[in-house]
Amino acid sequence: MTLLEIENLGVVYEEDGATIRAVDGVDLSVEPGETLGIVGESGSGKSTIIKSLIDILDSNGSVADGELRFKGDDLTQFSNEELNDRIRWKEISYIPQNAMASLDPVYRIGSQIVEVIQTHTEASERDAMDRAEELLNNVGLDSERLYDYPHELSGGQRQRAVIALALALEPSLILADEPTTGLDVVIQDEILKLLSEIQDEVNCAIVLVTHDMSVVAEVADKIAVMYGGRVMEFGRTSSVFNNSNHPYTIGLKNAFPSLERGSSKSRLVSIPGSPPDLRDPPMGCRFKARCPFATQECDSVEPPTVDVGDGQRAKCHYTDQATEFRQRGESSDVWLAVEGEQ
Ligand SMILES: Nc1ncnc2c1ncn2[C@@H]1O[C@H](COP(=O)(O)OP(=O)(O)OP(=O)(O)O)[C@@H](O)[C@H]1O
Repeated sequence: MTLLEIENLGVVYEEDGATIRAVDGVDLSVEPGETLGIVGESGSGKSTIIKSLIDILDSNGSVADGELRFKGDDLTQFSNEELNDRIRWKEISYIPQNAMASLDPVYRIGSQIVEVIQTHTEASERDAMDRAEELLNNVGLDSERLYDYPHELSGGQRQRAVIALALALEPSLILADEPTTGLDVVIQDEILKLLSEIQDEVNCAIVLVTHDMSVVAEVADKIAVMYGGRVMEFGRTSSVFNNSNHPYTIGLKNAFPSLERGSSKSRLVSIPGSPPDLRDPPMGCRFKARCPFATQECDSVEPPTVDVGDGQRAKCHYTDQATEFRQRGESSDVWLAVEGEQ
């Protein structure tokens, strides 16, 4: 059975009398034990998707449409108590953007893990402590770290402790929001490897949110490319990278040097311009203003989501021209010629 099916998800934030449609018509699925990478620029709605799953949106945010089916149950129908009793930590755990945000500075690491275990299970203090020690060892931390306060750990160690916490109740899904942001490159790599190893051992699925294409390339089985609250492209990692069907995916790849080894590209370039205003999203394609290949049709007609084979899909009018777009999109000049908007 598919572990998670997100169907037509719409999430809004109310701010200063305006409605921000942060996530709009999103369909995604995750199989047991699989890693889904959600990638896209800042503000594209990535964090909002994962926060809506366990209902930890900011208080001005709410799910306006859609279903979030987890093991067959629609999580949008669960009360806060039901989510606490049945879902949070036990089935779905969450690693936030900033490791410090999920560790309480005034409690020792061990006490925090023990508390999670004891709040959600019948385990005795001794058993919970043994389990906490085992968890720390599993994430490569010395047992002595149990008695440390968060500030006594390095950034990488703290992130390991947060991963230990997320694993405490053996969830079937871990939501990881930019788990390596702010860490140096070597530590980032270690943390990504750790996540993959853990996944092999405990066979949990991971939804990993990042703005970094090279991170998803390294760890994800499948990728969803988000732009302006919508999924622009979805599919197996190798297909999305090697057979990109959406101009946004093509442009995003250009910005990540590690993906371009051996490429004949003249130089790396970020896509000029900025994302659409989600208070008043543009008609037609949301990416049109920054797309070198946009036409009048893109201006007025919302693109369909086109199945391009092998489970890969792209939200573009011109998937039949994707081969040409990939070739032309290799040149940074093609991107720099577009003025962008907003
Ligand atoms: N509490 C809030 N109130 C109003 N708008 C919000 C709130 N939280 C997020 N947004 C808006 O919703 C949109 C999606 O934000 P979200 O944080 O999900 O994007 P993201 O892709 O995860 O970006 P980042 O990587 O910067 O976190 C953005 O336009 C953002 O400004």
